[in-house]
Amino acid sequence: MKILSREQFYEADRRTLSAEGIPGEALMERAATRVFDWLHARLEGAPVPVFVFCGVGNNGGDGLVVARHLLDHGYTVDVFVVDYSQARSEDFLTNLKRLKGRKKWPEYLDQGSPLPEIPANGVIIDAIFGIGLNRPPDPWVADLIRHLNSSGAFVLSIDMPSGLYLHRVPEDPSAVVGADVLLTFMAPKLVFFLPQTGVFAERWEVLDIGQDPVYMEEAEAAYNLVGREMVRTFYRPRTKFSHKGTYGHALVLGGSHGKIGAVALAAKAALASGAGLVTACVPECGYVPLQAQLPEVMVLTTPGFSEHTELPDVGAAQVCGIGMGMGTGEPVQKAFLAWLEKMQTPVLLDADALNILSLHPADLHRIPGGSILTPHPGELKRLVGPWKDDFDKLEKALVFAGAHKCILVVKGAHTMVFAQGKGYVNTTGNPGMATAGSGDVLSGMITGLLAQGYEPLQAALLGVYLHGRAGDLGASRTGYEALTATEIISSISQAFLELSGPAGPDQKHTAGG
Ligand SMILES: NC(=O)C1=CN([C@@H]2O[C@H](COP(=O)(O)OP(=O)(O)OC[C@H]3O[C@@H](n4cnc5c(N)ncnc54)[C@H](OP(=O)(O)O)[C@@H]3O)[C@@H](O)[C@H]2O)[C@H](O)CC1
Ligand SMILES: [K+]
Repeated sequence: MKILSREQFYEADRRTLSAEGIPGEALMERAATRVFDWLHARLEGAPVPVFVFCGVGNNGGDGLVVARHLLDHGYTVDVFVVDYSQARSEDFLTNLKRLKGRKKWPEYLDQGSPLPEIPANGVIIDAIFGIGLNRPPDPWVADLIRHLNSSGAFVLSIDMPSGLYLHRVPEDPSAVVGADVLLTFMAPKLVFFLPQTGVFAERWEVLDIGQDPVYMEEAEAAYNLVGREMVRTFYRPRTKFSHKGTYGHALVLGGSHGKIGAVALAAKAALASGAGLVTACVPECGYVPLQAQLPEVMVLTTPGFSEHTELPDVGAAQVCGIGMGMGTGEPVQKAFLAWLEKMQTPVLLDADALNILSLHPADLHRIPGGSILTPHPGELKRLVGPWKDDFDKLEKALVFAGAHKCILVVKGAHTMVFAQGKGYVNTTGNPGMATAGSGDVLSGMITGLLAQGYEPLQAALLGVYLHGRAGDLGASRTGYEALTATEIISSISQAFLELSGPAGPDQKHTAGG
């Protein structure tokens, strides 16, 4: 699914109107009726007081349409026009007239107005600003928003939580409506997925408003959602006449005294993701524990006892994942940089491999083109430097991926993949996955997919999707707190089964939260 920009939303609007030969108010009617239908299906005529706050643009127009339908269905409705500008949109005015035709006269709020009383059992429809917000709300509008937030009433925001920009972080987070539910039109917005802005709309749903399918197909989105629908386009189920050689040989290099478990998790995850053969390469201290716990994995050791002092030529393995639990001591740094210099094909670099590169920025050119880097935010900061806010972070990640011709997988609540000037936002996963070893599992999974011949970008996308899905399936049994990396590995099988079979009941990527 595409994440559109502001210009693309407006263009989708125009294209829909011209393709259907309808006026703007007809599309507004259709969009806002979907919002009304959603609410009516849940309220079922309950006698709760509904307070509709409308701006004076098209988002406000949507609010007026919802208010009219609520009145027509017998709800108790108070309508407020938040009069922040003299420039009313045409479709707002059309719907204001229609509302007045129902003998409903809204109350106008401006700078001097007292704040309306809202009981905690009420429902607020927030239609003050939509995607048109382009500057901070006036102080009195910010006060009104804070008042709505503190009312305790249930808040349904239309299209955007008012006060939230589409493309930047709000100057004053207290002046953004905190939506209990956000019903957004046509496509999700990038802000829903970023930590600083996603908090205003943790529960959202996309409403299809019959937008022009031709435009939606052809629009080139800078960001895309990674969901089941997307990864199924390149997932390759196994074929009958294949053998283990068909599925490649993955080499996982890492580990140090006390951190052999990181390699064990990655190697196990590579196997569970379908690699035909897996070799783990660890310092001597890791030999016995790995051999004892992973009978399917071949173990190779390097001369150092507690850390790598040199790293082997890759040999028969086709694909390498390196860095988990490896340490960053001087000998490891030297061994790793020398090893990287010799690598010609894409590798997966994780954890300490990234930390070593951050210590040696002049050696970043040694990363083979098409390699996959999987930093968590701390590792990313060491690689690209600090960022001002979440949008700056995206920009820096895109620039880094472009400059080093690599695929950057930035781990987080919504893991994001950056490659070739584009961003991909993962939709699977949950807070239980913020647990020791979860990243090692992801690295192992992606390495296992690379070994099977997936293109690096596909391996990264399929890996983050399956990893998150395995985490969701695991957490459905354990809850968030008890979810462990081992449990995530155990759930990879079910994530694959769902990919080739029917979707899980909770797999809808037109909703979040
Ligand atoms: N296809 C769709 O998605 C549909 C969307 N609809 C709805 O339309 C809005 C977008 O409507 P728009 O009128 O463009 O914008 P807003 O309603 O969000 O804002 C109105 C104007 O307010 C001005 N503005 C911006 N920031 C501020 C501020 N801080 N203080 C005061 N005024 C502000 C700005 O105009 P300027 O000329 O003053 O810059 C805005 O244009 C979308 O979100 C949907 O809800 C349609 O209903 C149908 C289909
Ligand atoms: K809104």
